[in-house]
Amino acid sequence: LSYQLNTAELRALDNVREAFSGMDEPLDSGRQRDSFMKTEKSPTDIMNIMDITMRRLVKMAKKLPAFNELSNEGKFALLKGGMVEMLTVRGVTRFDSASNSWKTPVVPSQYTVPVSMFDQLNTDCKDIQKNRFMQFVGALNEELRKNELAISLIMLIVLFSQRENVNSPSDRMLIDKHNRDYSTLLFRYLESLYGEDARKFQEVLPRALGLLHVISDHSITLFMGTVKTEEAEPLPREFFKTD
Ligand SMILES: C[C@H](CCC[C@H](C)C(=O)O)[C@H]1CC[C@H]2[C@@H]3CC=C4C=C(O)CC[C@]4(C)[C@H]3CC[C@]12C
Repeated sequence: LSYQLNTAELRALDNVREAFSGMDEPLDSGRQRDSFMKTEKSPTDIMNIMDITMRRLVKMAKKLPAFNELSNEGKFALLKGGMVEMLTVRGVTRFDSASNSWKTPVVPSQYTVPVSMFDQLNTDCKDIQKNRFMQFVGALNEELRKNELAISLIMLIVLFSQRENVNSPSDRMLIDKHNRDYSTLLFRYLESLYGEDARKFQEVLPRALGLLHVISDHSITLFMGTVKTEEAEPLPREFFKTD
């Protein structure tokens, strides 16, 4: 039984690579860059750093023909509902366990974000959320975590999930279709790499996605009361209440 990918699958994977190609662009300037360069990063700095990833995820989505089939209401609802989950998946790929920090090619390598930044956040939930994030890191196999294309497909499976405020039947149908298509493409891709062994990912993924929902649902108040709103970018404040 050949696990070789066919031309349609190979083209679909190229489209995914293309959509994500801007994620690692070096950062040129602005408030976000200043926040990254600080040795001591405040919650406000973390917000401005998240702004970078959020804006790039929005750009990524808009490069996807599948995303552009949706109504504007549907597009908004998917980004609103999936943003923190996609950020968290991004966080797994950028997480460096040796230094317990997030590293990124977006800025010179000496600039990192320490996971200990959680300790400055809302005392009601900072510890549990930090633990949940570390649990999520452990929930994804090492080889999955290090595979950029697999992670991109996981982010698309997350993006195309049923969310609140998706009201049009055609949007709901399209979301289910693309969720199925990206899930199938991920497992065909993994089969082309691991053959029979790809089966082990079948049960890993649903569990990890379940954890992702819990993380996202409990993230809303994480930055509450810790951010100088006038110094923070507006986009992240749509996902994390600050006051
Ligand atoms: C991936 C990102 C660092 C690299 C940023 C850089 C622009 C890039 O995307 O390459 C880190 C910085 C802050 C982290 C969140 C902080 C709080 C969080 C709170 C949670 O509950 C889950 C995880 C998140 C969203 C973290 C995900 C990873 C982030 C975005």
